[in-house]
Amino acid sequence: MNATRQDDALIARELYRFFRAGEEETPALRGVSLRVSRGETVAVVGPSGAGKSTLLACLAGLDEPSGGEVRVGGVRISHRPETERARLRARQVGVLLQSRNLLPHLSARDNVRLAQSAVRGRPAASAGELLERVGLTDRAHALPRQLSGGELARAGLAVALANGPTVLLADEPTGELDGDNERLVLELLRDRAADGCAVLVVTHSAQAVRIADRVIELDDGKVRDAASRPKEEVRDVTG
Ligand SMILES: Nc1ncnc2c1ncn2[C@@H]1O[C@H](COP(=O)(O)OP(=O)(O)OP(=O)(O)O)[C@@H](O)[C@H]1O
Repeated sequence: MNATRQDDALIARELYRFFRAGEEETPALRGVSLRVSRGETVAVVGPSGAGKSTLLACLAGLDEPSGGEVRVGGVRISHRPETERARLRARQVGVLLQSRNLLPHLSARDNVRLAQSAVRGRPAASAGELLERVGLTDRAHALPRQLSGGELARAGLAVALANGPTVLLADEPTGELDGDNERLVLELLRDRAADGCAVLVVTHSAQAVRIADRVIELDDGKVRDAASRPKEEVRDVTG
């Protein structure tokens, strides 16, 4: 894991994350290493409590690993002050979380515009174009509470894409969606990868595993079998 390949947009080396509560210590990550290349879609699967959300938060620079490092586009995002992590994230990383990433008092369009405000220069796509891409042109002025579950997920994706990220990280992006919305969101993720983005999706969805180029199985804070495997070899991982 030492050489850095040029197309590696996301690298995690030996990530550890311990949570302490009094005397108790929970090891959520125990030496997780991975790489995601530009143009690649990777699904992270594993049982509840395996460490998937913790991993995604560390990769996004939303949480600090207790040990190891994360690099985005060759730049270390871990073990830096929160303001620097936030700056790197705003410029290079799109994050779609289970809790969604929309501010409640802003319309869908203003949420996208806010996410674009951290971008240097002109954003590659306007807020209107991003909302059109996710099929929400008609709902651009709606507040998050006025959107359905499927619309919320799609608006969240437009926000995650607002900065034209080189790395897109999504935690259960299709969790509560019906078949049509799930297909649409997964197609949009695939499109981003086709455009050269590195896409990593934490998921329980068999459909999401199917669209991935590679699957990484987490179990008890570790990658199973030390290396990720082609998805054809992963049996019954989606629960
Ligand atoms: N803030 C926290 N404080 C203490 N323990 C935590 C915290 N966050 C996560 N954990 C613990 O770390 C472990 C990994 O949790 P994590 O949420 O990453 O798992 P997961 O694989 O995403 O699970 P799920 O599929 O249920 O969302 C669990 O044992 C969890 O209880």
